[in-house]
Amino acid sequence: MGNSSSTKKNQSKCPFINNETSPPLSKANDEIKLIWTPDIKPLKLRNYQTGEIAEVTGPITNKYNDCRQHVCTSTYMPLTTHPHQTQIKTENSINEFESLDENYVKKEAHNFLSIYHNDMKTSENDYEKRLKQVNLEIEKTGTYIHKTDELEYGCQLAWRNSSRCINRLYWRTFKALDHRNIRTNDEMFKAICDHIHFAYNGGTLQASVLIMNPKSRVWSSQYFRYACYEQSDGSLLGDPANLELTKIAIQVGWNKIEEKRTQWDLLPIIVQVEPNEDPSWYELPDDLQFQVFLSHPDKKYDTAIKSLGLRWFAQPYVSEKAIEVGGIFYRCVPFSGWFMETEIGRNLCDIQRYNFIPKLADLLDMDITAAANSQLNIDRLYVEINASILYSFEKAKIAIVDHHTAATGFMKFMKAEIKQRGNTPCDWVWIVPPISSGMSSVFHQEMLNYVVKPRVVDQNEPWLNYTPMKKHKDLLGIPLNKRIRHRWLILRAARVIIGFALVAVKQRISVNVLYASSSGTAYSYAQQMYKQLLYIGYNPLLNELDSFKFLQHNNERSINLIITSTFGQGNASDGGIKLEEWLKNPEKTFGKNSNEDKLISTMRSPLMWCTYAVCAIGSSAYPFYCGFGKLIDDTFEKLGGTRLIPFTMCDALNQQFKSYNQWETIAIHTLRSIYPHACLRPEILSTSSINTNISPGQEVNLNNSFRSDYNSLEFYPEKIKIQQNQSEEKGVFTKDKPYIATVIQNIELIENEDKSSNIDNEHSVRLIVFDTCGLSYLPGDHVCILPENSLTNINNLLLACDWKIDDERLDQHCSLSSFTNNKYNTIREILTYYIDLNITPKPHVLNTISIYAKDENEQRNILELGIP
Ligand SMILES: Cc1cc2nc3c(=O)[nH]c(=O)nc-3n(C[C@H](O)[C@H](O)[C@H](O)COP(=O)(O)O)c2cc1C
Repeated sequence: MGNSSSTKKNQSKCPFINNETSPPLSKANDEIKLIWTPDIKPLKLRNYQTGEIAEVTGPITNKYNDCRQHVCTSTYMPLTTHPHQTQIKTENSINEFESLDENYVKKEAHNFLSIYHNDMKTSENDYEKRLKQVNLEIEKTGTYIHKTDELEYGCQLAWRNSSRCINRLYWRTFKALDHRNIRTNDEMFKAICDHIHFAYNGGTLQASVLIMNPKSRVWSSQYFRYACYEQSDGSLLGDPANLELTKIAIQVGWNKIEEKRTQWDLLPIIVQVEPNEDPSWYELPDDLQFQVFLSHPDKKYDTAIKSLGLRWFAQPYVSEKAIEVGGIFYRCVPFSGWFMETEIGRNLCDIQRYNFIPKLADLLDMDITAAANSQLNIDRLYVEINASILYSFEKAKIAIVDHHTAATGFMKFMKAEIKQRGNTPCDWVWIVPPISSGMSSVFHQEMLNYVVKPRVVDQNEPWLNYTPMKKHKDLLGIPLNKRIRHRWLILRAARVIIGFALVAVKQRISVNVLYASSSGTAYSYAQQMYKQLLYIGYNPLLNELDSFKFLQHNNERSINLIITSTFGQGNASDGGIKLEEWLKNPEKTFGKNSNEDKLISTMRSPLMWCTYAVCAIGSSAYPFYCGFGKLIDDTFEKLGGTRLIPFTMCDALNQQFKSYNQWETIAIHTLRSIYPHACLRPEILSTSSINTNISPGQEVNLNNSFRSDYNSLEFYPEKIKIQQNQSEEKGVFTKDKPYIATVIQNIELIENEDKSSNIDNEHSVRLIVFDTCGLSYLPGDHVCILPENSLTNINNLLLACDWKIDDERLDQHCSLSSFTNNKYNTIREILTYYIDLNITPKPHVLNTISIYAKDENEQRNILELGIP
């Protein structure tokens, strides 16, 4: 902020500030109310397509919330854009229990009634009578009741004034279903079903609003919403826009059993008739679940779209907004219209929503990586999905509008509005369609955004006032003191589990993912590789090539996966220029100052420590195709490096992403067979015992679990006596009566194994020697290894969790034993045989554990275990 000339220039453009009278800038002036007053000269809005200039005048309002004195906030959209983003409401949104000032209600009532009287051409006599009646009612009760006709017209005006809607040409056709007398949740749901029936109208679609008790709320943001579930691997199933709503639905009692969940599960409709009533949820009957399954006139797209099962609802029903008419806020006014195809296109394709483009590209074998952006494949697929929406709705005989027709209709509406009312509020950012914007007439039209009443308003989520979490906890029936104890136990268990986790995490194999990239393609592949490695349990480190210390390396073996593009005339891309210099002049690089002998030995194999694989990203359109990648691969070998897998080139002109994916698969497969991630290196084994001196109520500091002396668990000592040889007696041994052998040796073979062998990539390689006491065996007899967690680990966990019933038989229906298909029936059995306490924790497990951390540092430490 400041009074620079540029600020002044912008300021003079803003129609909401009276420049002549504008006092000098100061902090206090930031508070100036922005007023569109008649003394402002009419403003000219230009259409850059037709060259037309419309002279507009404004409505009078003293509240314009989305504009500040020095900042144009026209692209600021305070709405939920991502499930993880907190919803911010504008000043324009209302609070559930906001009490309205009597004077405000009276003033707004007068404004509205005067509009109604003018537009409906009621007689002066009727108008005067109605004004008197309303005044009296407000003085007596603080509020007043609209007549149905008034309310319907108020809702029509709210649509007419909603600056983000492109489809307002039809505002006069908006029908109101007046159900303000509803008194129960059941009645609400019945009215909703009737509304759908009325508005669907056999596919012709009637724009309409269902008006219920102003204190009621529909908790569902729309009648039709697809659920979204968080899965155990951290991914989302369903429409991410409804993650929170799905959680709320589950909290109020709706659920879908895990095996039956799909990405297209219809959420129930949740309604609450009064703020102090419990909400109820209802599933829509099948005959009201109008959905359109997408198809495409072109066979190629048709097959792909159908195989993805793309679909959407026939009609939008927005139930989260409020409508203000004449000073009264109607909070329960679900309204319906018809779709413009781009709305559905966005729901299916937005990256933060269903994000179907990559899946469609995959099925159609189209490259949509950054390298192929010049082929516009993303745009092509986006258009085809939009075409398929229009085609499918037309086939199903359900009304829909395409964005060009809607834009033309909007221009007609805007023209009529300027003629009739001087102007109409328009939010350009929302009006302009998200597809082929420049081809749309609205793109070229200047617009002004402001507030006119009656209006559609945002409101707070209904569950915020209801506090379902509190209710949910009460339902669990856990008294407060017990809840505190539960928390304490969870913390203790988390501490022990983190102990296990830490040991496993520390032992993950580190893999360097090194990249050089000028415009981001190689970098995005490197990120993909990084995520893959992290997920399967390695410790990947993502860095630019030039930041890696090839020269000052300590000669410890290191694995380096190099993904690099080529730039200029076969040169290195950004982030690889220093390395290129070194590799082109190895003599200069590797030790001019050293004495001759040392130089020779260093020169022979200075990269002896380095296991590497190179994936070169480039374009065969250039003469030095993948030149930099080749340079690295050749020179590394000459300098003594060990090539992990063959050098690969990925051509931007020929399915680059496929070549890359192949290289990635081979690299990971080879890595996993040579360096199985689950291996535990003997040198970091520790033998001290775990500290479990924690008493109930004691503060548990999760940081303790990061102390090295804490991780004192037994992991594969060289000799483990799993069980004493109980089979002293000789005789015939069978499956039911096995001979239980003593393990006399158990050694990780990592260092010695043959790297070229095709080892099962999920397991470590061990030498296990059994004492069979000269037991004789015949062909067909076999050895069976039944892995167990160590007794110390199990006991420590039982102690930390305060599980005293470890040997008691669990109820058959108890989730823990049914989890094991009732194979194991005590907690001790489950901890001994079923759950692997030494497994490398996946990032989502660490995320879950981190929730229990008490301060930010602890939380970060836990999360960092998953994300180096
Ligand atoms: C100015 C320019 C020069 C390029 N020179 C080469 C080249 O010599 N050899 C090659 O294989 N590719 C060359 N390319 C293609 C890029 O390597 C290719 O587009 C790659 O996908 C870019 O990856 P990046 O986004 O990671 O930098 C060049 C591209 C540009 C724009």
